Amino acid sequence: MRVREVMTKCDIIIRPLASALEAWRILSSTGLPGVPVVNDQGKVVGIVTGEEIVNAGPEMLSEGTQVQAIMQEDIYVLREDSPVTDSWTMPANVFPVINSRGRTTGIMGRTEAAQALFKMASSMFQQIETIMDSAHNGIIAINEDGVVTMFNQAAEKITRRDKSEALGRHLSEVIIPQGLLDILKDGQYQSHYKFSVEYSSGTHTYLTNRSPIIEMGKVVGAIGVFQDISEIEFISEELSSVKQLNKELETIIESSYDGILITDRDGKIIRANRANERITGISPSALQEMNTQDLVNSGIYTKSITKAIVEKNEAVTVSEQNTAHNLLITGNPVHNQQGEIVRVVINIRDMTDLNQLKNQLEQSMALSKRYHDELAQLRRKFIEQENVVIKSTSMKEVMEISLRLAQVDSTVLLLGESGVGKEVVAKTIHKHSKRSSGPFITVNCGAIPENLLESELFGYNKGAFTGANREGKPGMFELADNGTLFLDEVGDLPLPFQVKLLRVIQEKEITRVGGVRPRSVNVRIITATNKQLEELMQQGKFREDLYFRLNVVPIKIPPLRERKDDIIPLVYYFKKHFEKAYGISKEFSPGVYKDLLNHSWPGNVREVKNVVERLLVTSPGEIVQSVEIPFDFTPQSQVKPTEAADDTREITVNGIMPLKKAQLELERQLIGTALKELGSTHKAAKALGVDQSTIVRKMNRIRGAGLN
Ligand SMILES: Nc1ncnc2c1ncn2[C@@H]1O[C@H](COP(=O)(O)OP(=O)(O)OP(=O)(O)O)[C@@H](O)[C@H]1O
Repeated sequence: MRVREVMTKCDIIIRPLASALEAWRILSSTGLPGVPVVNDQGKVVGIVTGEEIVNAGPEMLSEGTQVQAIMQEDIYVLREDSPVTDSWTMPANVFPVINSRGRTTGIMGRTEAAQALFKMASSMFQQIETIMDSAHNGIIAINEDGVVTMFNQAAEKITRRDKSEALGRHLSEVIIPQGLLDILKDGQYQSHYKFSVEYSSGTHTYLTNRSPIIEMGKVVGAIGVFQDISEIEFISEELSSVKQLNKELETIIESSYDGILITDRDGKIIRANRANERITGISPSALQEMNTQDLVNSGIYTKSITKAIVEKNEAVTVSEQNTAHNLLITGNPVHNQQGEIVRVVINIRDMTDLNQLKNQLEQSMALSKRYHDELAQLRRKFIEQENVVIKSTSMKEVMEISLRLAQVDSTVLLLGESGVGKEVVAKTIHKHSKRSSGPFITVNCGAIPENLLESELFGYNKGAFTGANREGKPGMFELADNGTLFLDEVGDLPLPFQVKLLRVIQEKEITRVGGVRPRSVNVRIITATNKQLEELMQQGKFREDLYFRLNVVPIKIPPLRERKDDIIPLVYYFKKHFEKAYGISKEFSPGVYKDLLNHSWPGNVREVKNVVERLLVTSPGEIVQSVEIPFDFTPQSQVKPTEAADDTREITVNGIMPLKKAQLELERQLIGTALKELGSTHKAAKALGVDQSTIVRKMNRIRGAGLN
């Protein structure tokens, strides 16, 4: 603000020689604060104000006192264009004002100056407040007592407090962060300080600059300018995750074994990964200077896939065969929000390597299958050398799984009709297991009387019961230690013993009868049954817990009628076996083989074995004819193997005949029945209470009498 805007304009002056009374008159008539005293040369030489008039007193005025006698000579003259503030430091109350030419143009009193300055300050304050309110940043100022003196609109918005509530209150009542109060204490400027405030609506992050207000070297307040950067923080996090994503995408594209090209809708290549170089021989940087049409022109591809995609506005797949590569090219359009194609992403898969790999894989698989088959064949041959015939597919499968199970100690349950070869399989598992050097103990559970089961299986101590061996005896479990215990006919075990068996299997220790000390045993258990254990369980004859403990890995051995491929090899095998055993050699006629093959073999392999033995030992000639197949053996006869011999069968005589013939007939029937039911001449002999040679002799006699 310039003096000219504040001064009272007037051209009234007074000469030094004029009377003081004149000066008084001017002052009182104009109300001016003073009259400049100007000499004849137009220079301001003094000033007369009300104060000089009063000091002069009425006498001086009446006595014709001149102005120069009372005027203030130490004056401060202001120029019109000087700032009003210039007057502030000058020790005078009234100032004559001159223009640029030195002519007096007015007068300015200190009061006017003060009023003008106040007005100026007010307007400036107003302006500052407007500026502060229009600032995006929050501004809070406090005085030295921590009382809020300034609080702009942005601060209102950020802190959610009204200016009227904030002004005049202590800062601690207005906002949560109190950092501004620290500035009062240490007087240090704090720049770019970041802090977060938890609101119920979420966390907000602020950035602030805090500075002390210093007057005369003393901290008289502090001002904080702060900004809510939560959004910026969020955006910057977003930005960094976008950057990260971009980097990941870049890595994915670069690490792809397939060539990837990204073009614009005109086919201009925008991005190409390294894999393209392997396929096209052109570096990614060179590709980025090209158009897909250039690749067609240079003969790398036969057509521009970008063009095809843009035309069809959908994904396109083509296969290309260039000189060295068999390629599968898939392109996908990328649309903008208006649905226009803006990019095309092309994936180029080199099928050459894949096809090669596929061929190699097929070859390896074929090779591996061959090795697998050879291995299985070798294994089977190995087992066959151990006098086990395996010809049918189902039996091969049984042996395969048995050999695999031999490698582990799992409990195995062998299921199958009587005579199918359950014990043979159990022995095979044992022989091929790591326990093969240990014992293989077979226990026919059905053949041991109930009262002896415990002592037979767990052993007994001396004096355990009447009739017990004096030294005591180890049971089958102890005997099978470090080996395999084969529990045949496990379904025949009485219920009370099943509990004891389960405990022993679980705890792996036995206590002898009459003993107190448990002994640990390391035994692999293989069980077998020709009964339906599930049915026995339902009837309450077999414990469920024992069933599940034994049935860890069940193996079903099919009956011979379901694996007819095994019949003839078994016949050969047993023929050879008995020829060697009896020192004989005979031929079977083709009819015999035919009959043997067509028989349903209810007694399974055991029956084959017995029939072959009978044929060899009972046929008189060198060649066994079909008619010579002994006794009641006829193809397809369905004799149940479990039918036991009945001692109570009565002998009935229906007429009179020669005693010898009747005796022969009786022997024919008895031996025939015994052979049919028991299977071998040895067993028949035992059942009939004679030697096996007697049976063979009698069979020859019966045949000789034409009674067979
Ligand atoms: N695959 C085979 N090769 C050679 N001999 C076999 C074969 N299968 C079974 N045998 C013979 O048949 C007879 C009966 O076999 P095994 O005792 O193993 O049958 P099983 O099913 O245990 O009979 P059971 O139910 O009566 O106990 C045995 O003499 C055995 O050597």
